[in-house]
Amino acid sequence: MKKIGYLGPRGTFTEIAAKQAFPEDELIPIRSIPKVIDHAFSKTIDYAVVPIENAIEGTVNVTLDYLIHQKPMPIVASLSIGINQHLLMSPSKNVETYIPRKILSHPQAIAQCHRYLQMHYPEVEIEYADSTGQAAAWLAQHSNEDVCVIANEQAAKTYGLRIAARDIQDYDHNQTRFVVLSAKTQQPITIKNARHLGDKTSLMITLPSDFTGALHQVLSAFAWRKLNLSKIESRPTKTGLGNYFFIIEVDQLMDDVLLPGAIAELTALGCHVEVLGSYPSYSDQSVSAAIKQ
Ligand SMILES: O=C(O)C(=O)C[C@]1(C(=O)O)C=C[C@@H](O)C=C1
Repeated sequence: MKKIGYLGPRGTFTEIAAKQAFPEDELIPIRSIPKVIDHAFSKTIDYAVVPIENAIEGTVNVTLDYLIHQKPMPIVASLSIGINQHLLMSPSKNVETYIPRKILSHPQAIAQCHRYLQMHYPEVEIEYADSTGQAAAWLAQHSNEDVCVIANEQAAKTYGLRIAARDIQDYDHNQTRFVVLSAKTQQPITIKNARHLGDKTSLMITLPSDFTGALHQVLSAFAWRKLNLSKIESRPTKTGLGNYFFIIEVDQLMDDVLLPGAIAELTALGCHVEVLGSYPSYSDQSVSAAIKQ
């Protein structure tokens, strides 16, 4: 049985993703994203599961930055799951009349429900927690406090909280993509019971200096080889204002010819290229649901 670290405590969205990816292994909740990554890096766990990107809010910067700048490790799979946020309250409060003094949740969850909160609770104080599960666990232990939390249905069940309002995220098709990381193996993992969307190779590319047409040249190394890109994003190098590198996702696994050729061409241009992982990409959506679309 493998040891799987995930952003805990029980009842987080990351737990749902970790359970789907590793239904038969030992799941270990860890309090923060950097700590999950630290455990994988020091090999006290076999795999880490952490969120990397949300359909409404974009990149989970803490994951990407910590992975790149502090503890580099290969991505061995990615899994997207549907995200439904609910407003949870203590069962002792009256759903019809209760107005909390404060709403507590993870910053991504708060941001995903921004419009709802503005419309229904414009005056209520917002406070951030390390995860939606942690917010729910706190409320369960402080049921007399005048607080509601935003979390998922599993958290409501785990911590005995009442769902005051369902599906309060601002957009229906809310999804978060999680990555599976390992310092022990680069071998991609297969996730059964999930839909295989395709394969990806993620690259981190630092340009030599700010010269005219640099990004164009980088992109053309992929374009003329007909390597399809599904994402390009710039992130600060943290070495000074205006210094950026690019994260590029190519829609295929590392091969023997095309991707090594593109990387060699970029290196010859003076770029620094690192492979962040070459891995299968999955979605929790069932195959039959996908066919119906
Ligand atoms: O707080 C949780 O439940 C998490 O698993 C973290 C997280 C995130 O960081 O994006 C995961 C999915 C949702 O987008 C909201 C929060």
